This record gives sequence, C-alpha cells and structure tokens, in this order.
Amino acid sequence: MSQKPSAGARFRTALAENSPLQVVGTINAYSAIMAERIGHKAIYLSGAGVANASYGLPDLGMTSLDNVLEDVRRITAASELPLLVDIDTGWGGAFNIARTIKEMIRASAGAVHIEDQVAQKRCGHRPNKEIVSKQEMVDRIKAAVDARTDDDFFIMARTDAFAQEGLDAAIERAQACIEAGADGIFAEAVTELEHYRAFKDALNVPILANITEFGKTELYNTKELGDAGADIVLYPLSAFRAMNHAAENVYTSILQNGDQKAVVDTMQTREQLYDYLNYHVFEQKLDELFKK
Ligand SMILES: C[C@](O)(C(=O)O)[C@H](CC(=O)O)C(=O)O
Ligand SMILES: [Mg+2]
Repeated sequence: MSQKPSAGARFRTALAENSPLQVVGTINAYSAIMAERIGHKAIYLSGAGVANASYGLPDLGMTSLDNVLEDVRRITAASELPLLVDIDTGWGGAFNIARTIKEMIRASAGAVHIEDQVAQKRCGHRPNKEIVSKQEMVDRIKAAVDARTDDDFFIMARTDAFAQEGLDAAIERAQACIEAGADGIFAEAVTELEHYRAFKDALNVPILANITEFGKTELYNTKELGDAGADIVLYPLSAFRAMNHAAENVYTSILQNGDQKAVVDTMQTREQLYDYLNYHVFEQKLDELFKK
C-alpha cells in the first residue's frame, strides 16, 4: 500500500502546481471544509485569527504553542488541504522553536512561517514594530530547520524588517535566512509590486505576498502579484472579517427587529450546511446501524 504523502509534501505539490498559489485563511475546521470544497488548494491558520477568534485577544503575542496547535489539529482533522500555520516568533529560544516545529509536523501542518519580531510582537501592518537582530533571526531559522522530522515540511522565514530598515535590509535578512535553510520568504507589509520583484530577483526561493485587508499593502490581484514574482498569495483573515461583519448584522437585527427575518437571506441554509458536512451520509449510516 502506498503511503499518503505528508502534509509538507502536499504543500510543496500545491506550490509546484499553482503559480501563484492562493492560500486562504480558514479560521476553523468548517471554514477549511468550505475552502476545500470550493476548490482552493491550500489553507492558512492565522496567528491573529487564533488570538482574535479562539481567545478574544488582540494579535500581540499572547497566545501559546498549545493554543495554536489545538486549532491546527481541528483543521487538519477536517480537511486534506495542506495547511500553512503562523507560528509568530516560534515561542521562545532554540529548544522551544524545535518543539514548535516537531509539534506542528505531528499535528499535520504542511508549512509554517516564523518571523523576526521580538516576542512582544505586533500585527505586521501596525506601526512601531520591533525586530530582533539578523543573527537572532538566523538562529531561529537554524533551530527550526534542524528540528524538522519531515524533509518536505516547508519552513518560511517572515521578515518584518521593511518597515524600519527598508527594502535592501529586508532582502539581506531574507538572504541570510535562506542560507540558514529557510524554504521560502514572507515579505511582510511591503507596499509596492516592485518590492516583490526585488525580493524575487535577489532570492531563489518562493516569495509570499500577504494581501491582508485594511493594512499597508494594496489589494493587488493574484495575476499582477504573479507577474511581480510572488509565488504565494495569502488572504489571512478575509473570510473571518466577512463572517464577523455578517454576524454583527445578525446580532443587531435580532435585537432591533425582534426577529431575524431581515437577515435570513444573508445566511447559509441548513441544507447547504449539511451538504458541506456530508450530514446525510452520517444520518444514513445511523439508520443502517440501528434499523428499527
Ligand atoms: C498574517 C498575520 O500575521 C496573521 O496573523 O494573520 C497578520 C494579518 C493581519 O493582522 O492582517 C499580519 O500581517 O501580521
Ligand atoms: Mg500573524
């Protein structure tokens, strides 16, 4: 019997087959099921998303490895799509980072990104970020790469250096991360399409463009990002933001109108929900097993 390819191998295949590869944020297991059925090839677990949605916290480095792992396991149990996971700063020194990598592989993540912010991190699109030295970031990457228990597991270095240090310094950091074994580069919060081109021309690994809404980067189209050299286009929180807005409207409408009739049209129906979950297959099984 042939063995199923690892999540890392599946991530690499998705990357090889899609240029650029769109990676959509899936805040929970059900979202992952929807993204898969709709035809996406890779999904993302956002650090901000875990903090905001699972813990009601801001994205300021307050969640732990275990907090994120729990959501990773839920998602990888529900979907076959390769999952890219935001591991923030890796949650500590070399041994903590090593544990993070091993646990992510064990939880069937296919890829991670680890960033060069200080532990008290901020969202990449906020002002006053602080970054660690290039050497400290290189050490993080070395620890991560050394800990890999699956050669195909994809380790991406994220640099937040552009905001304070500019393009050349960010590219130089990225180069050092690649020399330390990083498989790809997440160019955080750059502002122009030419910036992706500059990363791509200087580096020989896949480049990720983070197209998060209401941030520093314009909502460039996948085609133009591909033409500018991006290999992966990330939509970390797009569906989450839309879900939140829809939920706000429902809560408001119920309170104001005394019923939900005005917002029923904005809802996924019971039938649609069940369809994604294969509900009827489960129900039939129950009928077969416990025939009266
Ligand atoms: C990608 C990101 O790291 C995330 O946690 O999803 C965030 C996204 C966001 O806050 O819009 C980031 O870019 O820092
Ligand atoms: Mg994050």
